[in-house]
Amino acid sequence: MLTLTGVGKRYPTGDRALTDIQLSLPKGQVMALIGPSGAGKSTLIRCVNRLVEPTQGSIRLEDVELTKLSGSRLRHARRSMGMIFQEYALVDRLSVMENVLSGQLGYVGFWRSFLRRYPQEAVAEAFRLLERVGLPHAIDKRADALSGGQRQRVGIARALLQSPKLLLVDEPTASLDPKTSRQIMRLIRELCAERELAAIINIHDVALAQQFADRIVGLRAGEIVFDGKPSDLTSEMLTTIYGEEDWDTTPEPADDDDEESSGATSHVTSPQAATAPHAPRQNRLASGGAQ
Ligand SMILES: Nc1ncnc2c1ncn2[C@@H]1O[C@H](COP(=O)(O)OP(=O)(O)OP(=O)(O)O)[C@@H](O)[C@H]1O
Repeated sequence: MLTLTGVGKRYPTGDRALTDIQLSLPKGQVMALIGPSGAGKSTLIRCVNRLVEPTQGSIRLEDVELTKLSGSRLRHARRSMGMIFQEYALVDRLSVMENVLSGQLGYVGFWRSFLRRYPQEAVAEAFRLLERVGLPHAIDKRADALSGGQRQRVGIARALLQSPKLLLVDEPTASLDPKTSRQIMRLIRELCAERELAAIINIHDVALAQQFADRIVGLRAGEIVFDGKPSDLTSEMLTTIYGEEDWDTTPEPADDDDEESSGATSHVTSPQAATAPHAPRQNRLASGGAQ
């Protein structure tokens, strides 16, 4: 479905962000992309939708070579890639329905969407999608009146309205609480299964990646150093990806009555409990032109 062959990226500054990336994603597969800050995760996702120009290699979506496209053919190809962002990228003053319908922008043309005249079938599909993502009651609300989790659901419905073949998802849970994060990851996973959609999810939370992805790819310094099942992501592999750390231990909760125990002892947890840093960051998928 999506095939990257020998993809490399060197920024004009001289930074080499990706080296010889080989990746093949079948229909319906949910792939989590993990790795430390600066490993190249955003660059990889942005190379696929061509917000960043790869400097080497080939990226094929079905039978289309994405690296060769420009102008209207590139715009057309981008419609088949739905994007979901950490900061949701909604228009605050517009309603939920209008935000979802903006997913049609690539189809209906600027003036028609500017005048907010969307085809009847797009409106009907937007209703169906809002029902599916659990927001049928919020259609007329302004986007800025929603919680983070609800905003992300709108973002998901908007991405699906363009009937994509592939979802590119940038830190979808970075601004959400743990329960809402799980609900959003579960929703993305279910929707991918229902629609045979492939997804690449850039995510810092290793435990969430393990629970909800079919496959995990670990990047380190621009190279793939792990590509396997979530259950194969051992402590040793986490060290390969992130560097040396005691992944199997967590501090015993501090006991106020017993000073000696605080910080001095630890208990063993499963590698699944290991969670890498989880900090919100600027939404760079949404911004700017190709670099
Ligand atoms: N616009 C740019 N110009 C020059 N170098 C860049 C640019 N964007 C990223 N880089 C460099 O490319 C490398 C990979 O960065 P990238 O943002 O893709 O990593 P990341 O894994 O997404 O990091 P994070 O998890 O912190 O978002 C880093 O060395 C970074 O400094």
